[in-house]
Amino acid sequence: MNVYDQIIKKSEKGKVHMTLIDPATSGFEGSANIAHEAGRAGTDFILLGGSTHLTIKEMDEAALRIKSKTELPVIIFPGSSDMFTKNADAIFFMSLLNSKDREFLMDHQVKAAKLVKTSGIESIPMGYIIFEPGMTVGRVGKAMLIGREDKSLAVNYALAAELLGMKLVYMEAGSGAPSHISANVIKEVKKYSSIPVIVGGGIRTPLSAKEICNAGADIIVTGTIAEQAVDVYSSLKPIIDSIR
Ligand SMILES: CC(C)=CCC/C(C)=C/CC/C(C)=C/CC/C(C)=C/COP(=O)(O)OP(=O)(O)O
Ligand SMILES: O=P(O)(O)OC[C@@H](O)CO
Ligand SMILES: [Mg+2]
Repeated sequence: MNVYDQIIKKSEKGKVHMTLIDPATSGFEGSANIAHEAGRAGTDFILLGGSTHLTIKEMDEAALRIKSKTELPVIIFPGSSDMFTKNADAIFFMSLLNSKDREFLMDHQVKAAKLVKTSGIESIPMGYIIFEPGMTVGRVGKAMLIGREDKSLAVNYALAAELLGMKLVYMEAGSGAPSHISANVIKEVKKYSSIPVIVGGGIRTPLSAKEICNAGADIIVTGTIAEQAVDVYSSLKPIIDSIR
């Protein structure tokens, strides 16, 4: 079964958890270890990427090392057109819909298109939208940040993604954000959206994971908690358990 169908199948049965691993932060060995421990704790998918630029060679190595330690599907979450590897299972072919810079709207996608298509890797079209405070990815991606409680703008962006044919929409507060996006905004988006909604950025407690899922998020992403943990398994397990 392809990766997108696996995501859909899991999201129909319950909430999905994805672990974001950034080799620029965790190193190859650390990345492989996080993948292994996150798998033990019950995560469903590994996202590989970050806002720091990595070469294809580094991405190749990171994906290989991760796949040697886990059977979980590895999905590229690219920060640029170079962040690609054939060693992953799929790529989020994403556009940062609220960027004011065409680089993140369409230029990276144009640069990477032929390589992605000819590699045979599964491509999953995704709309990526960034909310306040946005953190590094908000600055790097030149995002016109959506206000914390701006339900109406959030709904319009999420629906624009869907009507453009994107298969997922990712609502991001920024990695390491002091607080995750608002539950009211998630609820409003879920009233209208027919594609799975991913929420990430600033989720670090079981309580907030639960609040986001109860508001309607289909998929949650955590990165920083595992990156900073001494014991990755023990830091992730309660969060993943709380959404099951
Ligand atoms: C589809 C292709 C080939 C490229 C898309 C390129 C786009 C649209 C990028 C969006 C902007 C961007 C820089 C995204 C990075 C997303 C990401 C992986 C964020 C997570 O990384 P963080 O954890 O925030 O990174 P740091 O920890 O380095 O801040
Ligand atoms: O690092 P955290 O805050 O968990 O955020 C994860 C992800 O949404 C970043 O793209
Ligand atoms: Mg990070």
